[in-house]
Amino acid sequence: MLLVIDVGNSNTVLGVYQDQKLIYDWRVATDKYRTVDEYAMLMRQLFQLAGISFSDLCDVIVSTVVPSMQNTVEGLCKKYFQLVPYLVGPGMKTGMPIHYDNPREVGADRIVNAVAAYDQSRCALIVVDFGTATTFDVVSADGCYQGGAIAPGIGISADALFERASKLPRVDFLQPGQIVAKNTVNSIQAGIFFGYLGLVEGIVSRMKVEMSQSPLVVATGGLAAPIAAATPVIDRVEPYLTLEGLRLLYERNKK
Ligand SMILES: Nc1ncnc2c1ncn2[C@@H]1O[C@H](COP(=O)(O)OP(=O)(O)O)[C@@H](O)[C@H]1O
Ligand SMILES: CC(C)(COP(=O)(O)O)[C@@H](O)C(=O)NCCC(=O)O
Ligand SMILES: [K+]
Repeated sequence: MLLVIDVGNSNTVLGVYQDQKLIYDWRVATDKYRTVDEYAMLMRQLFQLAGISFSDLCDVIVSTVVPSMQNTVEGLCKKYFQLVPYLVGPGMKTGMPIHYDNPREVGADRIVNAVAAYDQSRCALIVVDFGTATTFDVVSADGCYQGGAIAPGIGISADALFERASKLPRVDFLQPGQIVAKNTVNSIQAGIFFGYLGLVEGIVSRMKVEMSQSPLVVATGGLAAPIAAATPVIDRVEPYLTLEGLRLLYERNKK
């Protein structure tokens, strides 16, 4: 079995693949202060619930956008799985030329998403990932990573409003019945939901103008589904895009 790990700024998503098939997936908080042993305990419990054990793993592949978590994950793999993980980053064959001023600067998760989406569709793409940040990544029809945009994520945007305005409560990310809202909670929901929808539609349509080919727009991440349901600009939602990309990169790099 292959373990794939995507360390995001808020959450770490783990998946176990048997051959091409994702058989288990979990989401745990990314906590820089948790030790290797603490993560091992957590993993052991998740594995136990799934009825598998550490010795079932043959390899691990990891992408992280939190540099200090790299040591923790490597330590976990060495001490508890007796494995050296494959790391997405400089030196890994992606099969995708990176057209970014400094290719080392692009977030590993953005590359992984781009590789997965291109493998699935083989056409020009915009990939939108709703995480701590919302990332927009452009891939050309011939499979080159062209760059993109980074916007503050939905969760942190809403948190900023709640933290800085004394009378405003934290609200769920939901589409209110009307945009001319009649109470505080609905007013915030209207501002965040429709404001974010406008951000997504605005960036995607401007990217389309700048691209020479008409792209397929693929979305992933926690809040991709409610956004996609409310706008025609997202063609497809792929909840496991990053895990799929990690599996593909493992296949392309395994020794
Ligand atoms: N139901 C929800 N309502 C509001 N925000 C949410 C909801 N679900 C997820 N989020 C937000 O999505 C972000 C986390 O997404 P995640 O995919 O875990 O990010 P990352 O990959 O950066 O770790 C957080 O900012 C969180 O607040
Ligand atoms: C843009 C990101 C913060 C997104 O991270 P996430 O929301 O998945 O936690 C991450 O991909 C990152 O740190 N990128 C480095 C900068 C860049 O991609 O240019
Ligand atoms: K992510």
